[in-house]
Amino acid sequence: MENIKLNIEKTLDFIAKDKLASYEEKVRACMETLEKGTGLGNDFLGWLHLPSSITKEHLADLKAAAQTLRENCEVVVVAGIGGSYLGARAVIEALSDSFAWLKEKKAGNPTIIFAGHNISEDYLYELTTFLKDKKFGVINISKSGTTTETALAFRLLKKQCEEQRGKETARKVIVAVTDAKKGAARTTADKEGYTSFIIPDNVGGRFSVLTPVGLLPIAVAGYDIEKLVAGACEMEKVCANGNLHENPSALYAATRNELYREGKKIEILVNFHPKLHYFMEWWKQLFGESEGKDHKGIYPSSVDFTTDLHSMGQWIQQGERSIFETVVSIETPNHELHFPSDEENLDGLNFLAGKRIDEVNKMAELGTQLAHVDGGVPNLHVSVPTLNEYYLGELIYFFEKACGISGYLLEVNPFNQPGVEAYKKNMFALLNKPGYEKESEAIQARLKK
Ligand SMILES: O=P(O)(O)OC[C@H]1O[C@](O)(CO)[C@@H](O)[C@@H]1O
Repeated sequence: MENIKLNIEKTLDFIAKDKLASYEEKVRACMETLEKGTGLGNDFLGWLHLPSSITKEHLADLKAAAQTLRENCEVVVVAGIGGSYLGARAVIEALSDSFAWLKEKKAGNPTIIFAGHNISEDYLYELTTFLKDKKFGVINISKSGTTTETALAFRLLKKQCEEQRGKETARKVIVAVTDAKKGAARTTADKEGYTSFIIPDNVGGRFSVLTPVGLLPIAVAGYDIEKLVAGACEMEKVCANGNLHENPSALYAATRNELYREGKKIEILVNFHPKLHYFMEWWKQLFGESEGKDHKGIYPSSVDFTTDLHSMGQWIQQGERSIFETVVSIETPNHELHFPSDEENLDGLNFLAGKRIDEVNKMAELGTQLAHVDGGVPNLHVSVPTLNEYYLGELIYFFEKACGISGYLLEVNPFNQPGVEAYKKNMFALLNKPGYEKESEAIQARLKK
């Protein structure tokens, strides 16, 4: 079977070939540091060999829990934020019919809704109102078990589920994915007797999509988690290669780091299929939280083309030359649709008659690549044979491994996220959370100035 492929040809006018070759040694050293666990953040390397360590029994347990939710719920609310949310959403949206949520019949698949990733009163009001006449269940996902956004949504959902469906049924349709011992989500799950799954200590949130964090919701949505893991396993093998040009993760990490050194401070991840929107969001957290520290790091951003060519296209073509693009390109779409001919040809589009829509999309993709490269934007190209579980598994591991290598090339700890605490500390102080008395006083004094 083919694998995803990386092409860096369209960056070579922007970086010297010998410079890239000089990464061979550095990348090998980073890979060794990851393997030996001798680098920064080495207590969070559980993702490195995660795909190949997932057992059939573990997948069977996940599928059994998913089946219980599928049989007992029309709607399943997945509560989580950041790494406890984006991976599942990325995969589910990439695989779902774009209009599935509008269809009456869903072939036994419950509608998946996400919550716990914002504190919007309107969102939560509208969600709880929508759920009023629904047989719904909840997957409560939080590694720390204490994240405010998720905990707040879960309290509302738990109460509503118990009131609507009774305590007994609620116990059956609420599942927790959290730490083995710590945190409020664990305490509640144990006390209420919920089915629960453990997020391994050594897997950080943004690297956790192949743990129950991602696998359970994906299975509930009706997708094949065995294939997802199989794709990731394949990339685990491919990306173990110590040869820069035979290891796409290593080559991607090296190329983007060299571009960064050449002043390309922003990476734009590009798709030409809107279903990949959340995959890009997942990638942004992966690289943003991993590399954006010590006042360093490429700023990860994303666009959905061709939609955003009509909004951000101008900036990308002619704005400050501090950007490069990485295109995730789907070789063959899952459906076929031909453009019809029209006798009157009032819209002048008969030159497209008989062509597949994808042919037009691909020409837009190629035309954009050429234009952006001409405009001074280096272009990396990740080619994906087709959009399915297997190749999403490959993509996930490819980017995770690249992120580990890239973080070490940048000489940061890619596995912590100390900066995220700053807003939380202020929010707790402003809300007078017990334990934050001193901070509350200080912040109030600051606001009075
Ligand atoms: O799974 P948790 O502990 O709720 O955390 C969710 C997300 O919040 C962060 O810790 C940042 O606050 C992310 O790193 C993480 O993915």
